Amino acid sequence: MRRDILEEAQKRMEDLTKPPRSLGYLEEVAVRLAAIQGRVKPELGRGAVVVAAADHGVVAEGVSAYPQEVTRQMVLNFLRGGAAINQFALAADCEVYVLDVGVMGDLPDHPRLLKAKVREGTRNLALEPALTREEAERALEAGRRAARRALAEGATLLAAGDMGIGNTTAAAALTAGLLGLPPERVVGRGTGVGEEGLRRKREAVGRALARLRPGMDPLGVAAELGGLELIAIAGVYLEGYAQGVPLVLDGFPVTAGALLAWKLEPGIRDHFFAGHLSREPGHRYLLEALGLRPLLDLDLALGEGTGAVLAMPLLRAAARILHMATFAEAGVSRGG
Ligand SMILES: Cc1cc2ncn([C@H]3O[C@H](COP(=O)(O)O)[C@@H](O)[C@H]3O)c2cc1C
Ligand SMILES: O=C(O)c1cccnc1
Repeated sequence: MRRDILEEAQKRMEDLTKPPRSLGYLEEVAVRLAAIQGRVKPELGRGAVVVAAADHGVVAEGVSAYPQEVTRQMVLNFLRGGAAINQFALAADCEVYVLDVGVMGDLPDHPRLLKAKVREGTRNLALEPALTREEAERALEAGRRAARRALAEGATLLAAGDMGIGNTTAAAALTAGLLGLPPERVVGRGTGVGEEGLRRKREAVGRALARLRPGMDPLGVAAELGGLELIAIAGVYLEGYAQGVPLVLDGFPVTAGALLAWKLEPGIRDHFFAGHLSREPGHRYLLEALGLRPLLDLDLALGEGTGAVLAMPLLRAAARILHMATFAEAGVSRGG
């Protein structure tokens, strides 16, 4: 991010044909996009979303309203274009890539499916470490590779999505583990578990957190808790940051992955844009910790990258603000 361009864009913003601050938060977005792209008049083209998919051993605790096989079935649905993310991506000029980092069962070859299975699901985080450190490192690298592909194929802004039955439990554990919050604050209903399911989720998260030791590094914490797709999401964002593109966050699981990326690379925050605020209660703690304001608040609780992709047209519009005419250029009188 270029500080000199940030200041130059801020100055230009004051000269554009509108009352000061009348475009609200979008002005801040525009200026930050300028600084990220290193030009006072930023432009965003095609987007890409990498939907990282993997299974979770913790489903054995009864923490999801849906059976585990839905993860694989939804990946097939993504590849056929039948999921919410496919439809939103069509509406938002965004390419969808699916990354298998740990789905149970085989998947067919497909041009948009990146095969990087580390193992078939995590171990049950309520009982034992979800992953070894080596597995966590491989998941991170798989995410980086997926982002490299998306960027090589022309993406100018990058989002991540998640698919993994049980992953709101892993995301709650990761959020609590990295932010030092109690399970009650960050455990929510996910796909819609009842009171009993909610209790089992808190219990599972509490047991996993009890294994954490002071001084563990962020990737060590992530290996303990999982999941594979959450760590891959951190990798997607780390690569996007390394390549200098704006990064759009989605809901709770994706933002938990983004939190891990931030713990590994604090500068990445400058590139983050929060697509939306999820209904999942832990999400607000993540956005608060990251210091991010969500662009949308639509009561979404789906994942897949849907909230991130919905925000892409808004980010493009924000970039266009800096292409407006100035008062001098347009011959419009300034106020007092
Ligand atoms: C049909 C279907 C499509 C989805 N797309 C995303 N998720 C979302 O729900 C899951 C997390 O919720 P939990 O922790 O309660 O299992 C993840 O796979 C997430 O991406 C879906 C869930 C279902 C059932
Ligand atoms: O916040 C999300 O993205 C979310 C919420 C519930 C289930 N899956 C994802």
